[in-house]
Amino acid sequence: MATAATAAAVPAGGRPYRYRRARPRCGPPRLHRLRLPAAAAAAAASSSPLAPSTPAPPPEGGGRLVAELVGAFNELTERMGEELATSSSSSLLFRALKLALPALRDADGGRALARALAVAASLADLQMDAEVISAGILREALDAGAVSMRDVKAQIGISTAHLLHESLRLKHAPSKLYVLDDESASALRKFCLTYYDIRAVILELALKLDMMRQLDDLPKYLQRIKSLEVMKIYAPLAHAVGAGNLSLELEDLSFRYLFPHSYDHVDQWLRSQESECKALINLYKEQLLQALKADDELKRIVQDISIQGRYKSRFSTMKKLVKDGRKPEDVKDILALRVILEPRCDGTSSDWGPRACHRTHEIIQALWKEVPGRTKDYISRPKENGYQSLHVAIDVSEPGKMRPLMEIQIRTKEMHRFAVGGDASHSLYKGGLTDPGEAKRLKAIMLAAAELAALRLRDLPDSDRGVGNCKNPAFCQLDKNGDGRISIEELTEVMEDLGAGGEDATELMHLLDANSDGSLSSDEFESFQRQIELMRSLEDEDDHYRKILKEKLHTVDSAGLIHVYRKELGDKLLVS
Ligand SMILES: Nc1nc2c(ncn2[C@@H]2O[C@H](COP(=O)(O)OP(=O)(O)OP(=O)(O)O)[C@@H](O)[C@H]2O)c(=O)[nH]1
Ligand SMILES: Nc1ncnc2c1ncn2[C@@H]1O[C@H](COP(=O)(O)OP(=O)(O)OP(=O)(O)O)[C@@H](O)[C@H]1O
Ligand SMILES: [Ca+2]
Ligand SMILES: [Ca+2]
Repeated sequence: MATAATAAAVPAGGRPYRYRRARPRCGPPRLHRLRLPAAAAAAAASSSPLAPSTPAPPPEGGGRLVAELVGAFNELTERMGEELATSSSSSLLFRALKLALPALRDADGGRALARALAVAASLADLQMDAEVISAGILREALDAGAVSMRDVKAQIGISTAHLLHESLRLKHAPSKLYVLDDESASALRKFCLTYYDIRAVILELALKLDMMRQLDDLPKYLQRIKSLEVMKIYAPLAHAVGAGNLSLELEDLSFRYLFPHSYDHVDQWLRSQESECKALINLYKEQLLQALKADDELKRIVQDISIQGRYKSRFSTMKKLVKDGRKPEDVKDILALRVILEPRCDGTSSDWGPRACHRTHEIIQALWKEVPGRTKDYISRPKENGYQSLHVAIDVSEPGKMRPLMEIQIRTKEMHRFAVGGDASHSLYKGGLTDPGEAKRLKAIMLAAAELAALRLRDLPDSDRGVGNCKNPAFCQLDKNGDGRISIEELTEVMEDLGAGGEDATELMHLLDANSDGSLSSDEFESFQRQIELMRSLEDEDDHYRKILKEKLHTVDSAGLIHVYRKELGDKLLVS
């Protein structure tokens, strides 16, 4: 591949992770591209908020390795959030990146590294700890034979090595024989959850998501086998462990490869109205929030109100359409809102929760057109499994503009907690688990594993020079002796770890050391980071414009019709 390897992957529920390889080691240098940020910054210096204060050209050669390391590190720690990115976690992540980057950057035309970082981003978005994220980065390097388990143990630590060991065992668990039969698939899912470290299961799920995003590269028969495996084993597993968004994306991707024609119909229908419906969801959400907050009765009995919105996934829509042959206009939850109310705790009356929900229902009735006969009050009459919520369907069509219905679920925070994690949990509802005890047990194991990891990665007051002092985690990783400056020795060490020579370190120092005092202050390092960010944002913009242009230049048939699906097809797809 002659140009920079650029991988964009949309992690479940998160923004896309984009790994950009600065410059391939072989092939023609991309000078015009490398110069672009500085030139663009100079041209737009007065107007663009992206313009860096120092429009120096970005570093070449070995310096690019450090830029890649710092760029990837910053992106991942940002995704993890402050609470998870303690200094021990940051240090672990930094070591994993330092080991993986040189091992992977030339593998598979740069794509191996892009994959490793996309997996790491998915795990960070799922709020996994640094051990799991590091294992995610290194798994690709292990598979490629570029690092050994011994390297991982010595340089990263025993816990990450253990996770990798478990994930490798898991990788070999399924076989075609299991997947083709629903009972075996169900047994295998249980086996995975019982016998393997649950964090390794989540790592495996992130790896599967990445594999599914790259499926176009495989021959057709392999695409189908892998998709079937994902549909029967991994997507329900993701539901079962509560990784909801990840499971939806896994389902949609496997649906696309297993039933391309059906997928096209659903996709076209949903896509044709997607941006309008999503805008509508946001608008309704805002309107409703304002109306609820302004209501005197709610003010008296409720202390917090939140509203979530969602547009239905491809596979979930398809299942409904084929389940009982209903028409698209009868699927009542293509657009959806969920109101979660927290009653005041000083309430003397125990029915403030239900009252708040019913009051919310009245406010919705006053605002919009409720579809008669579609309301379900599981608050007055809870479902057998204890699920409580009030569901209404709203007609959001306008004269001359038919739209799918909008479902609004109304519940208290406590009811919501039960719907997510209790006996009526979503993992049971959708994850193919039948035993409430099992869902609770899984949750307990997962929490215990996460707690243990948090304990291991907790920063002791006197360790690592203290978390509070480190305003710039990437700088602190490079400033090994903690004297507040990056010396040439410190820079050389990291560059050698990355596979570059000492002369590259001198060159980079020369480029970044604005006051020529022979070391880098945090200010000098920050302007280097701003350059890295600028390069990344320019490519994001390019991607954004490319998508808009692609859509504008290829007009899609907006009247895509859903055909009637056979019931058997729907039944076959339902997870046992
Ligand atoms: N967590 C959880 N969610 C539930 C449960 N039952 C229903 N829901 C949620 O409520 C939605 C609507 O449920 P109902 O109002 O009972 O509608 P339905 O009869 O299933 O009809 P359709 O949604 O049209 O298939 C579901 O799509 C879920 O989002 C449950 O037992 N547990
Ligand atoms: N009304 C809603 N408002 C906001 N989020 C919702 C709403 N209904 C479902 N969700 C969430 O959307 C995600 C996908 O749910 P999806 O629509 O596929 O299934 P479901 O509504 O739970 O079940 P079903 O397939 O029976 O409709 C889940 O995380 C679910 O909790
Ligand atoms: Ca130093
Ligand atoms: Ca200096």
